[in-house]
Amino acid sequence: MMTIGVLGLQGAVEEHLKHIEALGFRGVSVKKTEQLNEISGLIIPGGESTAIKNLIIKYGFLGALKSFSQAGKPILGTCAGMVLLAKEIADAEESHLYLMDITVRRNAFGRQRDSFEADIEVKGIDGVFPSVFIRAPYIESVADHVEILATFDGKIVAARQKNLIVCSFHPELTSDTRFIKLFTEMVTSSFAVPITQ
Ligand SMILES: NC(=O)CC[C@H](N)C(=O)O
Repeated sequence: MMTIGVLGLQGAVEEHLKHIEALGFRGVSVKKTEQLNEISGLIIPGGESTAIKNLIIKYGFLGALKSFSQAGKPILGTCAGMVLLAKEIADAEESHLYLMDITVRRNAFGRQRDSFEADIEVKGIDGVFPSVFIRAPYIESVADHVEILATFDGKIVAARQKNLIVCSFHPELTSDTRFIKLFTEMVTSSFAVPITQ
């Protein structure tokens, strides 16, 4: 059975583990860099991106996560996890992991819409997908080689680039496992087809 990790430094870790296990994988909370060697894919969960970034540095994950991605291992970034993966953050001087060719804007849906649910269409998922947005970022722009998977209110809210997939919403907070399944399919196929970056 393949193992998928959830970066367990801060944020919505347990809910992701439940979905991973429901999809037939072993799930582990990753708290030490050595654990990255034991997993076939990683989820960086929602939470507070600045807090997660500080813990990434404190526990030596910065280089380790970059190497993990450069080896072609799949990473799903949800909400704060998407902010962490982006190469550019609007109105911020520096980004965090600097891995994905997207520009994100934090807390971007406005005060009166701090948190809300919406049924959205996602490429690769039949019908609509129930999405929970919590102080959500959106993607302001993407490079040409980034595939847009979903928009809401004219804003990009999910995208994929090679081994990286991100979303503004929290797919772990509903019982619908289909978005996380898009990621687990990347994990299983990355073993069939070696990814070169
Ligand atoms: N639900 C979330 O993950 C919120 C993300 C948060 N607004 C951030 O930018 O870190």
